Amino acid sequence: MILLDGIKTSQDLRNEIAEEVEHIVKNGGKRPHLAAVLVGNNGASVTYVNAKIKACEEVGFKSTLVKLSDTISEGELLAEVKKLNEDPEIDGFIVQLPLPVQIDEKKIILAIRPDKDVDGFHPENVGRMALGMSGFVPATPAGIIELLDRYNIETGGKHCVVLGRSHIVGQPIAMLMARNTYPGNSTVTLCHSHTRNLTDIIRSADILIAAVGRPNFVTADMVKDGVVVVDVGITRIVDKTKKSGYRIVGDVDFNGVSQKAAFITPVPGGVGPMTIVSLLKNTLKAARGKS
Ligand SMILES: Nc1nc(=O)c2c([nH]1)NC[C@@H]1CN(c3ccc(C(=O)N[C@@H](CCC(=O)O)C(=O)O)cc3)C=[N+]21
Repeated sequence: MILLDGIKTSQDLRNEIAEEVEHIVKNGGKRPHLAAVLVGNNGASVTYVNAKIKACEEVGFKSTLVKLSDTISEGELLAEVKKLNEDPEIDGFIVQLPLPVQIDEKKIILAIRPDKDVDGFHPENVGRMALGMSGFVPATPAGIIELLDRYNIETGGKHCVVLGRSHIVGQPIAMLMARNTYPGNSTVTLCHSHTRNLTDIIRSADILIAAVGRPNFVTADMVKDGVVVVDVGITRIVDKTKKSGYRIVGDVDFNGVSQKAAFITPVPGGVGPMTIVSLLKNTLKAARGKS
């Protein structure tokens, strides 16, 4: 079994991005500038946003953290989005999800300027991806594609089974794995809560991408020998022995499944760090787009 090491791969990519930033600055250009909007102080969201801001610093980007109260109205948040849309200093920005119940996420995403939408959530970018046009690809699927690429994982003609049809992971990664390019050209099966004979389908997977948010959902008895496993799950489980008070559990029973897999991502240290570096890549692209 070979580990698909998201920490090492993302570090390599960060070094490449940092080099490129220095090149831009040396030639009189401006440092890419990412803004992140954080509404409320939900534990996981704070952790992820802080990791994004820290990653920006590491590669030499500018960053701005916009912290807002979780009692903010939809109108007030739309006004913040408008400010960032119109701020020439900001190359790209994200609004960390999930948002409080009084806010319609779709309305917020629609309000973001597509050329600053480094999350790739705006319908224009979703449509561009579907049509194979240039645009922003969401960070988690982009990170998975990059990881498969860096490990030279064969994907052409393979059966890729995706578990979960969310708009930010399952649906876009299914689309990308079916594209007529490398990594891609897979025969994709997109599974969800209504799928019948799920175990049989999973057992026929050459590549399995699990994004259902159910800890240890995929067990060793469900996969075939030599499978390539990408675990997108990041469920927090209370663990008093940890300094943080929790540990992170993937959708895949790593101890069992890694006995049969040819390649597998660990959790943590797999898809998560690749997500963050993909956001950096999108921000660099947004900054370049204007020059
Ligand atoms: N607008 C928006 N854009 C997002 O990209 C977005 C979002 N909302 N909402 C939530 C999800 C989740 N997400 C992660 C980012 C990094 C790690 C990550 O770095 N994980 C580490 C562990 C971090 C930890 O300690 O919790 C790892 O897997 O090794 C995980 C998950 C981005 N998301």
